[in-house]
Amino acid sequence: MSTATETAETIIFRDGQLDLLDQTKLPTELTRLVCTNIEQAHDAIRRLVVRGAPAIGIAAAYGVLLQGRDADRQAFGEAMDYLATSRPTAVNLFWAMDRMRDVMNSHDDDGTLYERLHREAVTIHDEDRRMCRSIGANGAALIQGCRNVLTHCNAGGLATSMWGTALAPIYHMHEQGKAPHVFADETRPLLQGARLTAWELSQAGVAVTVLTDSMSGGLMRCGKVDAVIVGADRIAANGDAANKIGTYPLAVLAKYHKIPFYVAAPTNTFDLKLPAGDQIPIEQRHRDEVARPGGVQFVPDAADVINPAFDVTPAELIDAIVTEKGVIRSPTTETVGQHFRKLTLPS
Ligand SMILES: CSC[C@@H](O)[C@@H](O)C(=O)COP(=O)(O)O
Repeated sequence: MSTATETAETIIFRDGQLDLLDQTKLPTELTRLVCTNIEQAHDAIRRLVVRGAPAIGIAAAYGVLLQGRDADRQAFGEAMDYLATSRPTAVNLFWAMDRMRDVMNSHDDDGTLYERLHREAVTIHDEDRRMCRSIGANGAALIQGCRNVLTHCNAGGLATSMWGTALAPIYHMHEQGKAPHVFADETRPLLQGARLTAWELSQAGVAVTVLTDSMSGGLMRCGKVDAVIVGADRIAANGDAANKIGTYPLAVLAKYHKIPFYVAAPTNTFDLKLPAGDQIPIEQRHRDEVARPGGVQFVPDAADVINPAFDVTPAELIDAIVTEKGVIRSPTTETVGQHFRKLTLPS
């Protein structure tokens, strides 16, 4: 049973159960979904009960533990493989499964396997909280002085364990009583901006205005947007960034209107094995999300529908990528490489 303060917590793992805030029900219902086996955890990720790249990784890490205390290496390994099939684009999912697998393989003592995996999942969760704070501070320096910031989808607390990535600088500034006003794109077809970003910002007392995705160009032309900041699901080695469908046209519009366009993402969202964004796998979702939103038919059955969940914004349209370790200005293969080389140098 959750306490009142836990009701809106994105992910809780307790008593061997994965307890998720059901994001498919927001903003009208604040309900939780409890997963007790890996099939339920897989389904919750696939259906977007829990969503957003970092939150998917954390939920999957805990999801592995649903195999139970007595599971052996083979069963845990199968859980990792299975959970990794839940969604294809957010690299944080595969990163989290790799971390769990490394811990599993690092020791021969099967008697402590569950405890070691549990510790690693908790560490992944804790690191995510620290990441949010650091991205908040690093990103706030970029949007100081902005009166209106536009964001797309939800890259806030609901997508992570705490402040999110794109919304972290807003929350950081809000703590100092200086948050800008936020324009939240509704984000067709699943409305993460209208349902989730607007919900969590208004809960926190940050002023937010929802617009349909097609309104952002007009707003920019009227001088109403000082900066755009979005999250990412996977960033290639050259800085190309996959994020919620509709991010790329926003970046093109921002470039045309000379408005800075920022991506905020932790270092574990980079996939340095991929040289460029055209190699990022893009999730294709069911036609009904577009054709029958909320079960109401919008599109004739005879018409084809496309429903890619993400698009890729080329690095040349991105002014800076904000990570928990610092800011990569004008991302390219060279500047991204430098950022990561600095991180691996002994201090
Ligand atoms: C910090 S979350 C970053 C991204 O995962 C987010 O912007 C996004 O596109 C989420 O898509 P979703 O399909 O809702 O999981």
